[in-house]
Amino acid sequence: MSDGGPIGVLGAGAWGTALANMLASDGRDVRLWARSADLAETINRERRNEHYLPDAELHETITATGDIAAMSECCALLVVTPAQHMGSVLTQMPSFPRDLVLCSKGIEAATGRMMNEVARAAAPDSAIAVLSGPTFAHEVAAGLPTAITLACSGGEEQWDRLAPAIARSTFRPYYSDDVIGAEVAGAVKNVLAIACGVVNGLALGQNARASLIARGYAEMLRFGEAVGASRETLAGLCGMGDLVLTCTSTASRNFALGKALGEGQSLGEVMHGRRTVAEGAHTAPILAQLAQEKGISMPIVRAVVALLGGKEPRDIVAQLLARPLTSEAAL
Ligand SMILES: NC(=O)C1=CN([C@@H]2O[C@H](COP(=O)(O)OP(=O)(O)OC[C@H]3O[C@@H](n4cnc5c(N)ncnc54)[C@H](OP(=O)(O)O)[C@@H]3O)[C@@H](O)[C@H]2O)C=CC1
Ligand SMILES: O=C(CO)COP(=O)(O)O
Repeated sequence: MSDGGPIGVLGAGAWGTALANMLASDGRDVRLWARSADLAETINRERRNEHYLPDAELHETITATGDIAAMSECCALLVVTPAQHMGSVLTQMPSFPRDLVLCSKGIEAATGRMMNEVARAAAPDSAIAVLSGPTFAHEVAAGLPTAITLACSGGEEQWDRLAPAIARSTFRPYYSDDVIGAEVAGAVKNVLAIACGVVNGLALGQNARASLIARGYAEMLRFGEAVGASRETLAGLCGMGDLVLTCTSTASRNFALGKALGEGQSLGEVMHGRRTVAEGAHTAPILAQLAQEKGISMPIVRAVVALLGGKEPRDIVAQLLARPLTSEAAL
């Protein structure tokens, strides 16, 4: 672990706040950056993030700040902004700790960059790791048992620094060196969770949902292998684990978005006045584009793009079902 300073968490949405609370659960000092100085002040005063995680009482050793420069002093930094804003937030930091642990799940829509590419461009001297798995924020904040992939670009040496800083009695990271695999898994599963929500919203049954998870996983494997992810990673916590979690629960914002669309609401209606992020909606179009450029078949991802574009959910399902019969192993 890098010497000195608190552990930093960049982003005080639900996940950043939950991670901060988990890290502070053993009395360690944690510095939490909120974009809004008012929210930082309220968190320090009330020991609660009323906007994003209202039910969790936050440990005393968390100090929230609206001063992003103060995050440069942290011994390591967990980056927990929405994927589309990671680049703009990181470029506001004057300097960086040795280790950046990326916790956002998505692909940068404007450029097609994965989060590690965004972070490397901003902080070329830092070592990048990715923390991703089946982890609803409210459960982690409540101290419920959680296992997660910690993929370290710096290999076991970086793991030896980070694992003791991140692991707690109920929060259990597993080592990987497959950064791209962990990133693909988290980005793709959010899109698939929207599709599974639609199945739920249209009341198409549990068989359909299980089929969609399995065929969606096949899409994740095809895309992942094309960009250098290992199958093992995609079968693990950050891949299959997170797919199962978010494709089966209305606690997932992505699943809930798909469900609302399946029930007949428009995207505008669902997103109106909403503070929280549904990453799959931002990632789906760029993922479909990247897949097309690479010649990778991702019909479920394309269906989600059509849905977000306003196409009738029942028509999209009918089109998916009408495709030619093929081998389960077809590429
Ligand atoms: N919630 C969860 O259970 C999990 C989430 N994640 C991932 O963590 C990442 C963050 O999600 P989460 O914490 O849930 O976020 P939330 O949906 O809880 O909150 C949205 C966050 O985005 C911030 N934000 C909005 N606009 C901007 C902007 N222009 N620049 C910078 N920040 C902005 C908000 O700050 P402000 O209040 O200032 O607008 C707020 O902190 C996502 O990639 C998500 O996929 C991963 C695992 C679990
Ligand atoms: O990534 C998550 C759990 O692992 C959270 O999923 P949602 O963003 O869909 O709520």
